[in-house]
Amino acid sequence: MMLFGSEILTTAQMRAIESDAIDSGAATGLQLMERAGTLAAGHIRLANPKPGRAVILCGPGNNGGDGYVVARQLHHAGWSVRVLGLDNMPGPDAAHMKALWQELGPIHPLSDEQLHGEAPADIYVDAIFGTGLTRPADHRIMAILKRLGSDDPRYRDKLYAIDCVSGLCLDCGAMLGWPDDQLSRAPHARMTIAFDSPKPGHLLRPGCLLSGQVVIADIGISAQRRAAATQRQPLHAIRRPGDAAPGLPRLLGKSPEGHKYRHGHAIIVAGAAGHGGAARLSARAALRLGAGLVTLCPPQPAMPEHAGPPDALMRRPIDDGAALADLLTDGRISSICIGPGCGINRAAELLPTALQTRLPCILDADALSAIARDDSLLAQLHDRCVLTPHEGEFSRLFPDIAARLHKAEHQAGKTCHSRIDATRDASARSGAVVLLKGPDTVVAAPTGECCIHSALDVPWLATAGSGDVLAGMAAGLLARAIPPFHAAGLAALLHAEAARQFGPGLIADDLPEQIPSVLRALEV
Ligand SMILES: NC(=O)C1=CN([C@@H]2O[C@H](COP(=O)(O)OP(=O)(O)OC[C@H]3O[C@@H](n4cnc5c(N)ncnc54)[C@H](OP(=O)(O)O)[C@@H]3O)[C@@H](O)[C@H]2O)[C@H](O)CC1
Ligand SMILES: [K+]
Repeated sequence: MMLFGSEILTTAQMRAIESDAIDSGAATGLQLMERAGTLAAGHIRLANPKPGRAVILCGPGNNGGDGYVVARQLHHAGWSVRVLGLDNMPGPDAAHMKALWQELGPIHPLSDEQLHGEAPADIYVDAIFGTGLTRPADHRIMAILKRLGSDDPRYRDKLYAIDCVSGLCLDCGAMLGWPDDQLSRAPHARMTIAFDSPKPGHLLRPGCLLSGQVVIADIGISAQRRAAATQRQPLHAIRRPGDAAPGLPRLLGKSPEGHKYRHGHAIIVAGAAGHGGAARLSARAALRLGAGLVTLCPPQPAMPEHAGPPDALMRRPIDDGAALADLLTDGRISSICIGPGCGINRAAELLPTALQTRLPCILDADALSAIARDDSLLAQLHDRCVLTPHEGEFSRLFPDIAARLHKAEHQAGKTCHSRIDATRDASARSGAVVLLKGPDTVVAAPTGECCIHSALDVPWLATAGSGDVLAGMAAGLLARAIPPFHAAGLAALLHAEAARQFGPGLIADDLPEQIPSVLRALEV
């Protein structure tokens, strides 16, 4: 089942597909560059229907080649175009495009002094570096990038990036040469025109925060992309429910003849008295996502705390592993959620019983802390488990993998290790689905399947209890026999959509209540 939206390609995969297209005679490199530049100019013109003044910044390679095409196309469309470029000899395709531009106008030096000495323009086009960036930009290019990212109203909200904002590593989303505390001064594009497919760097932080609206231009290599699809580990982007496959409403809908047990039974383990709110949020979310039955399982002394609504929720005390094992003999139980408000010791006590059943399991919060301090629990995980760590929990669970995420090596021009690589590594090691939470959530399965869900537009999701709702949503979907990788990805998607629909002022309690409206909008 392929449920999620556009495929994401790494830069190496993109280069291989481009080579396939050229080697097979489907297109020449020159034709691809002409298409790339022409489509980019088209998107720029769509966003700016009235011709104005454009400054095009062209780098040393093929990204610069695209820039020369953009310059020519905007010129022919009636724009007043100034080109800033380097006095180097690029590859043959870019050299050809550079020469074509030189028949129309001059190339001025690519320097900050030149840029800032130009009369103010309506738009600036960043065609300095694209997928070929190998190291941080030198100080001369840095000066230009800092200018474009400055507060000066001459540049603000006028930047169009070809393939990416220069300096961005399209494989991991890092800005090479930019310390984290200076990223606010990096160039922020209004629009990025990317080719054929999004790249990880467009979707991972900080790249996703700098890329603006990412539009994908079809340069005519989709046949080669599809032909090579089986050689790649699947990696997809989901942003909105509309990006998911058309089968989504049917998957989330309920058949008219089904009774409650056809939709599964989720067990939500709760913790000691005074900590029950988190598990109740999870339980409410599991109910709202259509689990046929949901049972909340606190220890006996905490039962009175859960007497209130929702009345649809069942309660059953669970004091120890034996009681849980007894409950789980009911073959109709189809998912378990352990973690929210559970307490680390209680999670550690109950996990072996839950894992032994091999039932689909959501492990969040205190369950993750319990696993982090006991390797034997990590060894008991299986492919129907979904771990939902935030970055701190991820670092405690997989310290060596998290340490590789540190980008110092990459800044020095060595290979990068992205959130995607880290999540995939964690999934391969644990044998479980791993959902690494954040504004750029990554979900990976032990099969290598992976998806990224960006939710940059819903900052109100960063609120207490929001993760408990996410865990409950995933538990509800798992209870309904949705496979773990898809349950995790869909939970991230529907969770963000609920927040988006509710808008500012959101608290976690609002999220489950918003689910019916999200489902209605999907025509479930
Ligand atoms: N993939 C496609 O289907 C198409 C891609 N197009 C466009 O091409 C670029 C990729 O072009 P490429 O030439 O591979 O790379 P760049 O233009 O991004 O940069 C390469 C040159 O830049 C030099 N470089 C790299 N990093 C630095 C740096 N920090 N400072 C200075 N110079 C740097 C690099 O030099 P090396 O010394 O590292 O070799 C190259 O000279 C892609 O992004 C698209 O825009 C096509 O036009 C359409 C098809
Ligand atoms: K660029």
